[in-house]
Amino acid sequence: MGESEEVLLEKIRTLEDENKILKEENTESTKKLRNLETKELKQNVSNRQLEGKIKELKGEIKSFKKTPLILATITEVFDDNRVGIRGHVGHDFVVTYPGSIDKDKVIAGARVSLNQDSLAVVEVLPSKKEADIMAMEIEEKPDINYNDIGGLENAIVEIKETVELPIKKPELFEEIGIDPPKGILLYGPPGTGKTLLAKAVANQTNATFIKLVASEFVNKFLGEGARYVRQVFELAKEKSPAIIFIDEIDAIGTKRTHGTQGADREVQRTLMQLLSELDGFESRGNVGIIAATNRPDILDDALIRPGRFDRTIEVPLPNKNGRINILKIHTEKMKIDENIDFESISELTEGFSGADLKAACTEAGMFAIRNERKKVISKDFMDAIDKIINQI
Ligand SMILES: Nc1ncnc2c1ncn2[C@@H]1O[C@H](COP(=O)(O)OP(=O)(O)OP(=O)(O)O)[C@@H](O)[C@H]1O
Repeated sequence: MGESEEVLLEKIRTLEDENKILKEENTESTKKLRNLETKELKQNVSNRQLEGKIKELKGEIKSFKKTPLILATITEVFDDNRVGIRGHVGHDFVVTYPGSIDKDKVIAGARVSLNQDSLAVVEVLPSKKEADIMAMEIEEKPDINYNDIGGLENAIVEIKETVELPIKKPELFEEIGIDPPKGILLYGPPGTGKTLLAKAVANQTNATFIKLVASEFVNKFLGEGARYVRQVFELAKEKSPAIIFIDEIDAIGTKRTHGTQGADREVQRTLMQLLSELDGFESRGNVGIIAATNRPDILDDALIRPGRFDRTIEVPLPNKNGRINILKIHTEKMKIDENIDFESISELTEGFSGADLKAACTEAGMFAIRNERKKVISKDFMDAIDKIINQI
């Protein structure tokens, strides 16, 4: 090989090396570029997310800044999407409402919100009565019979005489010339069957069962408890025969303390309304009133005076036989081993209420399922009782 050839080859090698370095640099740059692109992409996404969030927050701020809407009641409905309304200030106006509002809801008496500037209707609000009624439980002829109640033989006899009979045969009382008791007070520990008894009476008299929990409506309708009581009595008359069941009556009927104020005064007003409804009530009519409490000792005397809740019926914890009956009622539809001895289960469950016994039956069933058995055995009941005792 000549010298010039040698030089040329050397040059080629150098160029090849340089080319290699450039290629590596190129790859490195492309990598860097891609990284930058990805970063930018990510930045764009997060920018867009931030923009969305800003928009959302701006919307919220706008809604906070919105002038409050005016509350009014529709007094008349006219053509062309117009209604007469009355606001709380007392003036009557004719205003318009948008076509998007369901015309069926635009009726006299409906409550609406209005735009402050144009006074146009913004929306039809749910009616107060509807909202109130949602706070009570109404059941047409409940599906509970006396057979579903265990261990309350005395209470059943008494409630049949005092609530069922006056609704079914008012003439008996008329003939003899006596007024049946107006209101019945069931008292006893929680979960002993007070609600069940009231439901069974409603079933026997084909009545509508209306349940209200006094403590709930005191909290929910602060300032309106009295109006609510009046409405419930009206509703009961409308739906009669009916049974009004007032649970936890102690929430509005505790002994009066002197110098009551604020919330207490409101509770007082609710109680006074209830007393006046009771006083104006026809005891031979077809509405029965049953109240329940776990604390008869703290009740106001005004409530248990003759002509009001003047008949008290004790609903005690079940005794041994009562517990056996209740266990049989709640296991009736369960698949249980024929060797199960209710007598010994009853002995082990002294102090249990009907509700506790029902819970024990359900728990026993759960133990059987957990152990992949098709039948509930004695051990399941023992485990269930242990569990309930630990919870009580
Ligand atoms: N004597 C009973 N016989 C059969 N089941 C009962 C009995 N007592 C309670 N139970 C069961 O417990 C559940 C709750 O009972 P219920 O609501 O009648 O008790 P309550 O005395 O009204 O309680 P509270 O004082 O807490 O309102 C019932 O639905 C029923 O399954």
